Amino acid sequence: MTPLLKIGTRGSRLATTQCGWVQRQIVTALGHDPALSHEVAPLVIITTQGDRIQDRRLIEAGGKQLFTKEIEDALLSGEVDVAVHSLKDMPAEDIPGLSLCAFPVREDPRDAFVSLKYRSLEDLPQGAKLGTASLRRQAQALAVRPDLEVVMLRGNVDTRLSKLEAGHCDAMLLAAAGLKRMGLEAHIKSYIDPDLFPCAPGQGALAIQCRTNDLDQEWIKRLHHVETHLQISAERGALVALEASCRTAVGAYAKIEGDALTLFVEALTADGRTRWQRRETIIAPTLETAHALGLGLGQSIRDEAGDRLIQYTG
Ligand SMILES: NCc1[nH]cc(CCC(=O)O)c1CC(=O)O
Repeated sequence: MTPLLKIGTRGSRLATTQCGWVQRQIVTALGHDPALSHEVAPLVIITTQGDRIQDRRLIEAGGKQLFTKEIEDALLSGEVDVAVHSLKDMPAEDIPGLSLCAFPVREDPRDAFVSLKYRSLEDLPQGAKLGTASLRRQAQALAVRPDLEVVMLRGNVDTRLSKLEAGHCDAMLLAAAGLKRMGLEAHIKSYIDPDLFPCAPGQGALAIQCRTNDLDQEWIKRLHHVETHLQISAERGALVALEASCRTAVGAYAKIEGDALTLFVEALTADGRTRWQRRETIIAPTLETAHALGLGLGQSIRDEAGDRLIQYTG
């Protein structure tokens, strides 16, 4: 059969795993047998510039768009009809002609502590090597363990795990969501508490992107999760205000308890010595009030921290 729609994704195992899950949901919502997914809604692998570049300084200079540009171009040209992204990797700005149309239910937003020998950050010996390429994880870890040596650990999840096994570092921090989706949960020794160390804005959430003209489709409504949307609206409000890029250590974590949404935002210097934190609860949040909360808390940190927020590590 002719495909009903084509789904664009990056080629890493994490990206294709996440996308496969969305693909089955879409195919089911379209009234087809998920066993026929590859015919009804095939995946199209798109290599982005960010997948080719290994140098962190070039990635920092290029920003997050490096991981999304080619996929967005494929959507705009009609080569694909739907794209699946990790929300955390999406720039804060909108792309004209495209919309983030659905946010499926969020996976675990926490960071996971992964190590062969040790159980937690506290358990690591003096001067141990912590592998990460994330400025936020580096800063948050150094805030409690300034003695740690942070080593650059790039690459996809499988590559990082093999680097750990090869002894490049004693431990690393990874998104629990990625490990869980890939069936690698057994590697997790403990979790970082997001009420103490907020995750990256949007971590664990997927974003489904389509052309703005195609927004009115039934499957989109079925995949969408309202509570996730509220959380990420708040977290991404903080992202917008703090212009978080790969050069800025920013965490934002929203949780919903009953009719209350609590947002915790922090920005840190790269060495973790200075942390600016804000926490606020709103009742009966809407997408607008949640987003405004994030913007407000982010702006308040920005007013206080000023130039100290942007850390050039290159
Ligand atoms: N930047 C890489 C990336 N993008 C999304 C995830 C994990 C899944 C998610 O956060 O939704 C990861 C890996 C990681 O941070 O460990």
